[in-house]
Amino acid sequence: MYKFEDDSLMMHTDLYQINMLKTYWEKGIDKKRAVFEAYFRSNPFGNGFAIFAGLERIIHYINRLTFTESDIDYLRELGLYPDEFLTYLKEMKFSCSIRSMVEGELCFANEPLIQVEGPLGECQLIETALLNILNYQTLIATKAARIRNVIGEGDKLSEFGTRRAQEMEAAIWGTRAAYIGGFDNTSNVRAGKLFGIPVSGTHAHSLVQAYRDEYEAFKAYAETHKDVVFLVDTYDTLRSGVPTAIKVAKEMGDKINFIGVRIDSGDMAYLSKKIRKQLDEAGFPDAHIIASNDLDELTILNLRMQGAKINDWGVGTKLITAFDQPSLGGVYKLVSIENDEGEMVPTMKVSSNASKMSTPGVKQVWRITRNRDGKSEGDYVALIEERPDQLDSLFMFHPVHTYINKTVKDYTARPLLQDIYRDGEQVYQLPSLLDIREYAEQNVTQLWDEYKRILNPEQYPVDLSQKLYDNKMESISEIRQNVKEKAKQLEQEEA
Ligand SMILES: Nc1ncnc2c1ncn2[C@@H]1O[C@H](COP(=O)(O)OP(=O)(O)OP(=O)(O)O)[C@@H](O)[C@H]1O
Ligand SMILES: O=P(O)(O)OC[C@H]1O[C@H](OP(=O)(O)OP(=O)(O)O)[C@H](O)[C@@H]1O
Ligand SMILES: O=C(O)c1cccnc1
Repeated sequence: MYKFEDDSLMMHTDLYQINMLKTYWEKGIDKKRAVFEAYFRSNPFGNGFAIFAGLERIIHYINRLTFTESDIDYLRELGLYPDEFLTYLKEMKFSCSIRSMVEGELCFANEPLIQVEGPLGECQLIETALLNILNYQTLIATKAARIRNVIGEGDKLSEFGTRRAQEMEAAIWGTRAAYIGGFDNTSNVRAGKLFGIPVSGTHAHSLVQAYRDEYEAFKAYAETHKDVVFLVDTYDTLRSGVPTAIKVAKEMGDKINFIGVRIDSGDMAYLSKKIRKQLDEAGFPDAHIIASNDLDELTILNLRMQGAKINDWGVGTKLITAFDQPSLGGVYKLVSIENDEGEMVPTMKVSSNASKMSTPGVKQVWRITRNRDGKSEGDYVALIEERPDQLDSLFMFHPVHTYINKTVKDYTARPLLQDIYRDGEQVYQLPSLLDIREYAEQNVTQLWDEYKRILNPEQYPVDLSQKLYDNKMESISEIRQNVKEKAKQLEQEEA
């Protein structure tokens, strides 16, 4: 099927990364020390926070990061690179240090999520895959958290998205991210097998159509399963679907565990209320009503508002494709580079668009919480050597509107970027998926409600330390001054 053997993820990168590496190598700066940081510029879906996901997959990727024979054969065939460079690639061994937030951590716009430090060439090479993974998984975990948020704790949330996902890998890792964000189970059996996510399933309209008769179909299904949910909307939900389900449930009695019915079309508020009445009157007050059909957090909220009697929710397309915002927009920027004297110097990208301006310097993100009740005060992004955890009071100010500020006392400062790799060696032990999911849930609980509402939430403070802020301002004026001088020089050369 493939032109070359698919035995590595090394080529899962943009050509320009390899092109830059060639420049760095030929010019002898590939081993210069560099630090890159990944972050996104605005919280997805207008949400008040995002849930970080993707680290496990990133570790999986990094641990297999070598150019295989087939990678080299392919690159040779491209005819872009000399043999010496290909030999250099073949011998390359990942030696960077990586600090990262852990999965299930709440994260916000404009704070580093992952930091990669090491030889410039290596740091550069992994940009594409890192962003590919974290952008998608963080997006889906966040979408899932929004859906969980409107549903609350009681109802079951099932992930149904595989058939509509952007191909197979997205279905699998999206399902895992959805589980982290608060879904209870998935219809995807492979995700169950690989990650231990609970699986669940009802049946489709085709089962009813195959028997061409609802009674025959339900009966057959009930005779071949213990736990039973009937899909009741193939012909006429209220006049035939539900009455037939009730009839079969009564006939089968204790032989089955009649979980309930699923509806997949029509006015689900109206139908669910009527169905609830039918089930209750038939003596099945505990039978659940499960709804699916293009659901998302807004439809669910609306159905709730209408008093819909739905207990469980199946959500597919709009979750797995992040329907209303298909990309997180995370970026990976160089923040520090070794100069000719061997010192690390901060670097930034200046832009006329303020939101595209990166913050120079190697950072740590500190989550500041009040000791009184454990509630969050905001995040404090500081230079890596700063220790806000050792101060008695912390001055926090808005990174743009600096007159918005506060002094926090009696607080705990928790560093969010943890050591994952040191000089190429993995030092972080992956937690279980269930622990990650519980960690995310606990983090969401600790957040003020104002940041949690799904519409127009308050902006969670992500502040810069005074040093970081001053460095940024200094870098901006230095760069501006440099540009001015260079422009003048160019003008003079032309004249
Ligand atoms: N009471 C309701 N209030 C708001 N939205 C609803 C309500 N009932 C259903 N919906 C939503 O309205 C949309 C209806 O979509 P659509 O017209 O495709 O479905 P349908 O005609 O009922 O069924 P089918 O999928 O078989 O075409 C779905 O997104 C569904 O979740
Ligand atoms: O609507 P989603 O959130 O994506 O959930 C998954 C959908 O997949 C199934 O439908 P099916 O593939 O039979 O399509 P249909 O219901 O749209 O006809 C199921 O009945 C849900 O409607
Ligand atoms: O189990 C279900 O009901 C299911 C699974 C996938 C997609 N739609 C429905």
